Amino acid sequence: MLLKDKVVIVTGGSRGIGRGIAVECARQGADVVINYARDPAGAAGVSPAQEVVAEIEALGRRAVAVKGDVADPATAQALVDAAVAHFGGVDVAVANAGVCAFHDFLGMPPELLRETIGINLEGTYFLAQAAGRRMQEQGRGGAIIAISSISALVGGEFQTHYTPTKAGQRSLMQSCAIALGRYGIRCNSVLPGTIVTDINRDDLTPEKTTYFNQRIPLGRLGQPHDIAGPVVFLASDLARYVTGAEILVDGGLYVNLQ
Ligand SMILES: NC(=O)C1=CN([C@@H]2O[C@H](COP(=O)(O)OP(=O)(O)OC[C@H]3O[C@@H](n4cnc5c(N)ncnc54)[C@H](O)[C@@H]3O)[C@@H](O)[C@H]2O)C=CC1
Ligand SMILES: C[C@H](O)[C@@H]1OC(=O)[C@H](O)[C@@H]1O
Repeated sequence: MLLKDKVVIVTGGSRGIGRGIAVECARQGADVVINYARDPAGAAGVSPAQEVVAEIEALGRRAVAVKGDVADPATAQALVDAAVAHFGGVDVAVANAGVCAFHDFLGMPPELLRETIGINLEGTYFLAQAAGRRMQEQGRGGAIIAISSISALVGGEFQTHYTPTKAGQRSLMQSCAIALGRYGIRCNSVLPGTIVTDINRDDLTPEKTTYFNQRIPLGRLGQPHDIAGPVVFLASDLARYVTGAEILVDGGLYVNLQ
Protein backbone atom coordinates (compact mmCIF):
# COMPACT_ATOMS: atom_id res chain seq x y z
CA MET A 1 0.00 0.00 0.00
CA LEU A 2 1.52 3.30 -1.13
CA LEU A 3 -0.54 5.67 1.05
CA LYS A 4 -1.00 3.66 4.26
CA ASP A 5 -2.69 5.85 6.92
CA LYS A 6 -2.18 9.08 4.94
CA VAL A 7 -4.98 11.65 4.95
CA VAL A 8 -5.96 12.88 1.49
CA ILE A 9 -8.24 15.76 0.39
CA VAL A 10 -9.73 15.60 -3.13
CA THR A 11 -11.79 18.52 -4.44
CA GLY A 12 -14.57 17.59 -6.86
CA GLY A 13 -14.17 14.04 -5.58
CA SER A 14 -17.71 12.77 -6.14
CA ARG A 15 -17.51 12.35 -9.92
CA GLY A 16 -15.17 11.73 -12.85
CA ILE A 17 -11.41 11.97 -12.38
CA GLY A 18 -11.73 13.11 -8.74
CA ARG A 19 -13.80 10.08 -7.84
CA GLY A 20 -11.23 7.78 -9.44
CA ILE A 21 -8.46 9.48 -7.46
CA ALA A 22 -10.36 9.34 -4.15
CA VAL A 23 -11.16 5.63 -4.45
CA GLU A 24 -7.64 4.67 -5.55
CA CYS A 25 -6.12 6.63 -2.65
CA ALA A 26 -8.35 4.65 -0.28
CA ARG A 27 -7.35 1.39 -1.98
CA GLN A 28 -3.76 2.44 -1.26
CA GLY A 29 -4.53 2.82 2.46
CA ALA A 30 -5.58 6.48 2.82
CA ASP A 31 -8.50 8.11 4.59
CA VAL A 32 -10.16 10.64 2.31
CA VAL A 33 -12.02 13.95 2.53
CA ILE A 34 -13.96 14.49 -0.69
CA ASN A 35 -15.42 17.83 -1.64
CA TYR A 36 -18.42 18.35 -3.89
CA ALA A 37 -20.27 21.43 -5.14
CA ARG A 38 -23.75 20.14 -5.96
CA ASP A 39 -24.83 16.59 -5.35
CA PRO A 40 -28.39 15.71 -6.40
CA ALA A 41 -29.44 12.20 -5.44
CA GLY A 42 -29.83 9.66 -8.24
CA ALA A 43 -32.78 7.37 -8.95
CA ALA A 44 -32.02 5.21 -5.90
CA GLY A 45 -32.07 8.30 -3.66
CA VAL A 46 -28.30 8.08 -3.07
CA SER A 47 -26.07 11.00 -4.07
CA PRO A 48 -22.72 10.51 -5.84
CA ALA A 49 -20.81 11.84 -2.82
CA GLN A 50 -22.58 9.32 -0.55
CA GLU A 51 -21.73 6.58 -3.06
CA VAL A 52 -18.04 7.46 -2.97
CA VAL A 53 -18.03 7.51 0.84
CA ALA A 54 -19.68 4.07 0.87
CA GLU A 55 -17.21 2.73 -1.73
CA ILE A 56 -14.26 3.92 0.36
CA GLU A 57 -15.71 2.49 3.56
CA ALA A 58 -16.20 -0.85 1.78
CA LEU A 59 -12.44 -0.80 1.17
CA GLY A 60 -11.90 -0.58 4.93
CA ARG A 61 -10.92 3.10 5.03
CA ARG A 62 -12.67 6.20 6.35
CA ALA A 63 -14.21 8.98 4.24
CA VAL A 64 -16.15 12.18 4.76
CA ALA A 65 -17.88 14.37 2.16
CA VAL A 66 -17.83 18.17 2.51
CA LYS A 67 -20.00 20.46 0.38
CA GLY A 68 -18.53 23.73 -0.88
CA ASP A 69 -17.59 25.89 -3.85
CA VAL A 70 -13.80 25.79 -4.28
CA ALA A 71 -13.83 29.35 -5.64
CA ASP A 72 -14.61 30.42 -2.07
CA PRO A 73 -11.46 30.41 0.09
CA ALA A 74 -13.60 29.29 3.06
CA THR A 75 -14.15 25.94 1.33
CA ALA A 76 -10.43 25.13 1.32
CA GLN A 77 -10.23 25.91 5.03
CA ALA A 78 -13.35 23.82 5.71
CA LEU A 79 -11.76 20.85 3.92
CA VAL A 80 -8.58 21.14 5.98
CA ASP A 81 -10.63 21.52 9.17
CA ALA A 82 -12.63 18.40 8.29
CA ALA A 83 -9.45 16.41 7.65
CA VAL A 84 -8.06 17.49 11.03
CA ALA A 85 -11.33 16.90 12.93
CA HIS A 86 -12.07 13.48 11.44
CA PHE A 87 -8.63 12.05 10.66
CA GLY A 88 -6.11 14.11 12.66
CA GLY A 89 -4.34 16.06 9.90
CA VAL A 90 -3.58 16.41 6.19
CA ASP A 91 -0.86 14.67 4.18
CA VAL A 92 -2.03 15.10 0.59
CA ALA A 93 -4.22 17.73 -1.12
CA VAL A 94 -5.45 17.15 -4.67
CA ALA A 95 -6.90 20.21 -6.46
CA ASN A 96 -9.11 18.42 -8.97
CA ALA A 97 -12.40 20.37 -9.15
CA GLY A 98 -12.75 22.14 -12.48
CA VAL A 99 -15.11 23.33 -15.18
CA CYS A 100 -14.84 23.71 -18.93
CA ALA A 101 -17.98 25.07 -20.61
CA PHE A 102 -16.96 25.18 -24.27
CA HIS A 103 -17.49 28.66 -25.73
CA ASP A 104 -16.25 30.70 -28.71
CA PHE A 105 -13.64 33.42 -28.04
CA LEU A 106 -15.23 36.50 -29.62
CA GLY A 107 -18.53 35.93 -27.82
CA MET A 108 -17.06 34.97 -24.44
CA PRO A 109 -19.10 36.50 -21.61
CA PRO A 110 -16.89 38.02 -18.89
CA GLU A 111 -18.91 36.09 -16.29
CA LEU A 112 -17.93 32.73 -17.79
CA LEU A 113 -14.28 33.76 -18.02
CA ARG A 114 -14.24 34.87 -14.38
CA GLU A 115 -16.14 31.81 -13.15
CA THR A 116 -13.68 29.49 -14.89
CA ILE A 117 -10.67 31.29 -13.47
CA GLY A 118 -12.29 31.37 -10.02
CA ILE A 119 -12.97 27.64 -9.86
CA ASN A 120 -9.99 26.23 -11.74
CA LEU A 121 -7.12 28.55 -10.82
CA GLU A 122 -8.15 30.43 -7.69
CA GLY A 123 -9.69 27.24 -6.27
CA THR A 124 -6.33 25.51 -6.67
CA TYR A 125 -4.54 28.47 -5.08
CA PHE A 126 -6.81 28.49 -2.02
CA LEU A 127 -6.48 24.74 -1.48
CA ALA A 128 -2.69 24.79 -1.84
CA GLN A 129 -2.50 27.68 0.63
CA ALA A 130 -4.81 26.18 3.27
CA ALA A 131 -3.25 22.72 3.00
CA GLY A 132 0.27 24.19 2.91
CA ARG A 133 -0.34 26.15 6.11
CA ARG A 134 -1.58 23.05 7.92
CA MET A 135 1.25 20.88 6.58
CA GLN A 136 3.79 23.46 7.72
CA GLU A 137 2.28 23.40 11.26
CA GLN A 138 2.30 19.61 11.33
CA GLY A 139 5.99 19.54 10.46
CA ARG A 140 5.88 16.21 8.61
CA GLY A 141 5.91 17.43 5.00
CA GLY A 142 3.16 16.66 2.52
CA ALA A 143 2.16 16.56 -1.11
CA ILE A 144 0.02 19.01 -3.08
CA ILE A 145 -1.10 17.94 -6.56
CA ALA A 146 -2.97 20.02 -9.15
CA ILE A 147 -5.01 18.28 -11.83
CA SER A 148 -3.94 20.55 -14.67
CA SER A 149 -4.25 19.35 -18.29
CA ILE A 150 -2.62 18.71 -21.63
CA SER A 151 -4.30 22.10 -22.20
CA ALA A 152 -1.51 23.69 -20.15
CA LEU A 153 0.71 22.92 -23.16
CA VAL A 154 -1.59 23.53 -26.14
CA GLY A 155 -4.56 25.73 -27.03
CA GLY A 156 -8.19 25.02 -27.82
CA GLU A 157 -10.48 27.11 -30.04
CA PHE A 158 -13.41 26.87 -27.61
CA GLN A 159 -11.25 26.84 -24.47
CA THR A 160 -9.70 30.35 -24.41
CA HIS A 161 -11.07 30.85 -20.89
CA TYR A 162 -9.93 27.37 -19.78
CA THR A 163 -6.43 26.70 -21.13
CA PRO A 164 -4.88 29.68 -19.26
CA THR A 165 -6.27 28.27 -15.99
CA LYS A 166 -4.61 24.92 -16.70
CA ALA A 167 -1.29 26.59 -17.58
CA GLY A 168 -1.74 28.70 -14.44
CA GLN A 169 -2.18 25.63 -12.23
CA ARG A 170 1.04 24.15 -13.58
CA SER A 171 2.88 27.42 -12.97
CA LEU A 172 1.37 27.70 -9.49
CA MET A 173 2.68 24.25 -8.54
CA GLN A 174 6.16 25.25 -9.73
CA SER A 175 6.14 28.37 -7.55
CA CYS A 176 4.61 26.54 -4.58
CA ALA A 177 7.33 23.89 -4.89
CA ILE A 178 9.86 26.65 -4.24
CA ALA A 179 7.83 28.36 -1.49
CA LEU A 180 7.11 25.12 0.39
CA GLY A 181 10.17 22.97 -0.34
CA ARG A 182 11.86 24.06 2.91
CA TYR A 183 8.98 22.40 4.81
CA GLY A 184 9.26 19.13 2.91
CA ILE A 185 6.02 19.87 1.08
CA ARG A 186 6.15 18.71 -2.55
CA CYS A 187 4.00 20.38 -5.21
CA ASN A 188 3.40 18.79 -8.61
CA SER A 189 0.90 18.68 -11.47
CA VAL A 190 -0.77 15.90 -13.38
CA LEU A 191 -1.71 16.79 -16.96
CA PRO A 192 -4.48 14.49 -18.23
CA GLY A 193 -5.12 14.21 -21.96
CA THR A 194 -8.74 13.69 -22.97
CA ILE A 195 -10.54 11.59 -20.38
CA VAL A 196 -14.17 10.53 -20.83
CA THR A 197 -16.21 12.24 -18.07
CA ASP A 198 -19.22 14.53 -17.70
CA ILE A 199 -17.03 17.55 -18.56
CA ASN A 200 -16.84 16.52 -22.24
CA ARG A 201 -19.90 14.32 -22.61
CA ASP A 202 -21.43 16.70 -25.21
CA ASP A 203 -18.14 17.55 -26.93
CA LEU A 204 -17.08 13.95 -27.54
CA THR A 205 -19.38 13.10 -30.45
CA PRO A 206 -19.02 9.61 -31.99
CA GLU A 207 -17.03 11.21 -34.86
CA LYS A 208 -14.65 13.00 -32.50
CA THR A 209 -14.25 9.86 -30.39
CA THR A 210 -13.28 7.86 -33.48
CA TYR A 211 -10.80 10.58 -34.48
CA PHE A 212 -9.15 10.56 -31.04
CA ASN A 213 -9.01 6.78 -30.83
CA GLN A 214 -7.09 6.77 -34.11
CA ARG A 215 -4.80 9.68 -33.21
CA ILE A 216 -3.86 8.57 -29.68
CA PRO A 217 -0.87 6.19 -29.88
CA LEU A 218 -2.29 3.94 -27.14
CA GLY A 219 -5.47 3.66 -29.22
CA ARG A 220 -8.16 5.00 -26.90
CA LEU A 221 -9.44 7.98 -24.94
CA GLY A 222 -8.59 7.98 -21.24
CA GLN A 223 -10.78 6.84 -18.35
CA PRO A 224 -10.78 8.39 -14.83
CA HIS A 225 -8.84 5.47 -13.31
CA ASP A 226 -5.98 6.15 -15.79
CA ILE A 227 -5.24 9.36 -13.87
CA ALA A 228 -5.39 7.87 -10.37
CA GLY A 229 -2.12 5.88 -10.56
CA PRO A 230 0.13 8.86 -11.42
CA VAL A 231 -1.58 10.90 -8.67
CA VAL A 232 -0.96 8.14 -6.11
CA PHE A 233 2.68 7.98 -7.22
CA LEU A 234 3.17 11.74 -6.72
CA ALA A 235 1.37 11.56 -3.35
CA SER A 236 3.52 8.68 -2.14
CA ASP A 237 7.01 8.43 -0.70
CA LEU A 238 8.12 6.83 -3.97
CA ALA A 239 8.11 10.43 -5.27
CA ARG A 240 9.99 11.81 -2.24
CA TYR A 241 12.48 13.74 -4.47
CA VAL A 242 9.90 14.93 -7.04
CA THR A 243 8.66 18.50 -6.76
CA GLY A 244 7.86 21.29 -9.22
CA ALA A 245 7.32 18.59 -11.83
CA GLU A 246 4.47 17.37 -13.98
CA ILE A 247 3.31 14.06 -15.43
CA LEU A 248 1.51 14.14 -18.78
CA VAL A 249 -1.04 11.27 -18.81
CA ASP A 250 -2.49 11.34 -22.32
CA GLY A 251 -1.88 8.00 -24.02
CA GLY A 252 0.72 9.77 -26.19
CA LEU A 253 -1.72 12.31 -27.69
CA TYR A 254 0.59 15.33 -27.26
CA VAL A 255 3.55 13.92 -29.14
CA ASN A 256 1.52 12.80 -32.17
CA LEU A 257 1.48 15.87 -34.39
CA GLN A 258 0.07 14.09 -37.42
N1 LIG B 1 -11.93 15.05 -18.64
C1 LIG B 1 -10.85 15.51 -19.29
O1 LIG B 1 -10.63 15.23 -20.48
C2 LIG B 1 -9.86 16.35 -18.56
C3 LIG B 1 -10.12 16.91 -17.32
N2 LIG B 1 -9.15 17.67 -16.71
C4 LIG B 1 -9.41 18.26 -15.41
O2 LIG B 1 -9.77 17.26 -14.50
C5 LIG B 1 -10.55 17.84 -13.45
C6 LIG B 1 -11.76 16.98 -13.22
O3 LIG B 1 -12.61 17.01 -14.36
P1 LIG B 1 -13.50 15.78 -14.85
O4 LIG B 1 -13.50 14.71 -13.84
O5 LIG B 1 -13.11 15.47 -16.22
O6 LIG B 1 -14.93 16.48 -14.93
P2 LIG B 1 -16.27 16.26 -14.13
O7 LIG B 1 -17.21 17.28 -14.64
O8 LIG B 1 -16.67 14.82 -14.18
O9 LIG B 1 -15.86 16.56 -12.63
C7 LIG B 1 -15.58 17.88 -12.21
C8 LIG B 1 -15.75 17.90 -10.71
O10 LIG B 1 -15.50 19.22 -10.24
C9 LIG B 1 -16.58 19.58 -9.38
N3 LIG B 1 -16.76 21.03 -9.38
C10 LIG B 1 -17.07 21.84 -10.41
N4 LIG B 1 -17.19 23.10 -10.00
C11 LIG B 1 -16.93 23.09 -8.67
C12 LIG B 1 -16.88 24.08 -7.67
N5 LIG B 1 -17.15 25.37 -7.94
N6 LIG B 1 -16.58 23.70 -6.40
C13 LIG B 1 -16.34 22.41 -6.10
N7 LIG B 1 -16.38 21.42 -7.00
C14 LIG B 1 -16.67 21.77 -8.27
C15 LIG B 1 -17.77 18.86 -9.96
O11 LIG B 1 -18.82 18.79 -9.02
C16 LIG B 1 -17.16 17.52 -10.30
O12 LIG B 1 -17.11 16.68 -9.17
C17 LIG B 1 -10.87 19.26 -13.91
O13 LIG B 1 -10.01 20.17 -13.25
C18 LIG B 1 -10.55 19.24 -15.38
O14 LIG B 1 -10.16 20.50 -15.86
C19 LIG B 1 -7.94 17.88 -17.27
C20 LIG B 1 -7.65 17.35 -18.49
C21 LIG B 1 -8.58 16.56 -19.22
C1 LIG C 1 -12.85 19.17 -21.51
C2 LIG C 1 -11.87 18.65 -22.53
O1 LIG C 1 -12.49 17.67 -23.28
C3 LIG C 1 -10.68 18.04 -21.86
O2 LIG C 1 -10.26 18.87 -20.83
C4 LIG C 1 -9.01 19.21 -21.02
O3 LIG C 1 -8.34 19.75 -20.18
C5 LIG C 1 -8.54 18.84 -22.33
O4 LIG C 1 -8.63 19.94 -23.16
C6 LIG C 1 -9.48 17.78 -22.74
O5 LIG C 1 -9.72 17.74 -24.07
